[in-house]
Amino acid sequence: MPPRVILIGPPGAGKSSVGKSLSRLLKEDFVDTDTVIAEQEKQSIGEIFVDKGEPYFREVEEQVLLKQLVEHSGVLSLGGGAPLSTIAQGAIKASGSPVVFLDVTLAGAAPRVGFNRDRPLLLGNPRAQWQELMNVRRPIYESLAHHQLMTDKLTPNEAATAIVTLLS
Ligand SMILES: Nc1ncnc2c1ncn2[C@@H]1O[C@H](COP(=O)(O)OP(=O)(O)OP(=O)(O)O)[C@@H](O)[C@H]1O
Ligand SMILES: O=C(O)C1=C[C@@H](O)[C@@H](O)[C@H](O)C1
Ligand SMILES: [Mg+2]
Repeated sequence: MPPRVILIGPPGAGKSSVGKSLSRLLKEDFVDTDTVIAEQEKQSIGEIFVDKGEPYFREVEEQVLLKQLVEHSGVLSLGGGAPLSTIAQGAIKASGSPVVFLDVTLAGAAPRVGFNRDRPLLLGNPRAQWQELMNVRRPIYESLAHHQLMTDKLTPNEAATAIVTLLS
């Protein structure tokens, strides 16, 4: 069975934290593709980027996503870049699962991301990197989404509650 709901969005949108809250509200299991990758590879996401490089990470990420789309029937939160490949986009659409784009501004994401955590893509000038990622990705997130939720002023629990309403 495909996921009950898929959460997408940029780093700091709250996919992992909102996803956990949402799974409790919906009484569904929760899976985060980043967590599956780290467990499977026995390394943190940051370590995988350093040791094996981003192309390797993206290959593993795509395989994990394709598997979860057919095996996981609960709440599925994706890594920020997981929905970007053509194959990923096709598989997400084919799953028929409702997709929620958790939106956030740079000002909203900055304090959440802290720009000092395990986010290898934001090394260097994290604010500029984040904005650059978002400029490229926003059209893709929007094209996949059945629902879009601006999370700047919402706690993870408020965002989860709003998603329950959007899905009903
Ligand atoms: N709506 C929110 N309000 C306040 N803090 C939040 C909110 N959503 C998430 N946070 C906090 O921001 C941090 C980042 O959130 P989270 O890890 O859920 O983002 P993410 O979208 O999964 O990012 P990534 O793409 O890097 O996995 C966490 O410490 C979390 O507690
Ligand atoms: O936005 C991204 O491309 C990423 C987000 C994180 O969830 C991780 O999947 C990784 O740090 C890459
Ligand atoms: Mg996450």
